[in-house]
Amino acid sequence: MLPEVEAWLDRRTSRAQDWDAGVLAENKQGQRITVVLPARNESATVGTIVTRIRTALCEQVPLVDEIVVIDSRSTDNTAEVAARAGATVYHQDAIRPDLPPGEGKGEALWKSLFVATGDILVFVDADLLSFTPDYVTGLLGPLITDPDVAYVKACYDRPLKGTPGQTYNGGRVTELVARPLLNQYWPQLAGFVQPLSGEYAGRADVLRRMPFVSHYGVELGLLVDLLESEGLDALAQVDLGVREHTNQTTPDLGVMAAQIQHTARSRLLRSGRLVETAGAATTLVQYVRSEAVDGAYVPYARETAITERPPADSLAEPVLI
Ligand SMILES: O=c1ccn([C@@H]2O[C@H](COP(=O)(O)OP(=O)(O)O)[C@@H](O)[C@H]2O)c(=O)[nH]1
Ligand SMILES: O=C(O)[C@@H](COP(=O)(O)O)O[C@H]1O[C@H](CO)[C@@H](O)[C@H](O)[C@H]1O
Repeated sequence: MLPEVEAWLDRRTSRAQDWDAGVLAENKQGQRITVVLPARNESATVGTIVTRIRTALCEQVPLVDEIVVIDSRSTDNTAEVAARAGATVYHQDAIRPDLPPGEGKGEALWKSLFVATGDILVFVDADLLSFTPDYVTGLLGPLITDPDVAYVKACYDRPLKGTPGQTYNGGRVTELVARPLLNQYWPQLAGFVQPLSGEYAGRADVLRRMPFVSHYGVELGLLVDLLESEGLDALAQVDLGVREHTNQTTPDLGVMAAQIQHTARSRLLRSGRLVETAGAATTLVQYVRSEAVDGAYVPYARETAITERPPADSLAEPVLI
């Protein structure tokens, strides 16, 4: 590990229990705080998460000023459940309809930049099964107390749903794709225990200067780009203990892995560290065994291309007529 990363680990790693919501509320010095939940078909969990944030961190302690749910083309009643729990809900495609629509989680997060009013934004996945308000408090701690910190990632044990105590079987794409890639090409980021964690917080003015990769490339893209633009010492991580969420299937994570690989490739090409004689294919062929008598394997193709939204600040506000 690079010596600067060892020093960073010591200086920029804290724990959720190091931060008290009441003390942070007293010290936020007028900074507005918005919690943003990107949600696609999360009606089973989004209401509980929003209710816990609202009750503990809006009503009991005035730390969070706004809870925003970005309904990311849900086909269930996510929006209704989130609104009933007290969130302000926006439909992803209803934000900046003057722009061509974008895709995936990265689009939902980028669109939140146009509606969230906070000076600090906290992003929380809406499929969490283990959410507690100290997830938010922990992420806010370094940002409220240290002006030199611009972005904070969660870290935690990640047991697959239903396997409590099996600390390391979750975070499959992290362990098999993202961590190896980051150690190979961005070793300054090797100190992040969970580089793909879906819980993170940042200063809105910094995030509005960043491009957002579509789909599941958004977390790796932000981490690499923030390292480049803000420097390692502006980044931090907070240990939130354990995180359980609704896990995707392994084939679906194959698509995510490809999107993350495309994201890393885009950054290597952009920086001139990678020169290609031919581009990378974006079609991922996967297989299922046929249910027919012969039980032969049947291929099916998944698209894994990523796109990228420009920094929100680079777009002129729409002309309201
Ligand atoms: O197109 C999408 C895909 C995902 N999500 C949300 O992003 C979060 C993380 O997505 P997911 O749970 O699918 O990823 P995983 O945690 O399994 O890697 C969840 O709140 C999803 O509802 C979203 O808003 N739009
Ligand atoms: O870290 C990972 O490997 C993936 C999948 O986690 P699991 O294997 O289902 O625990 O989950 C994360 O990655 C996504 C891509 O960055 C994020 O969007 C998710 O929020 C995060 O859960």
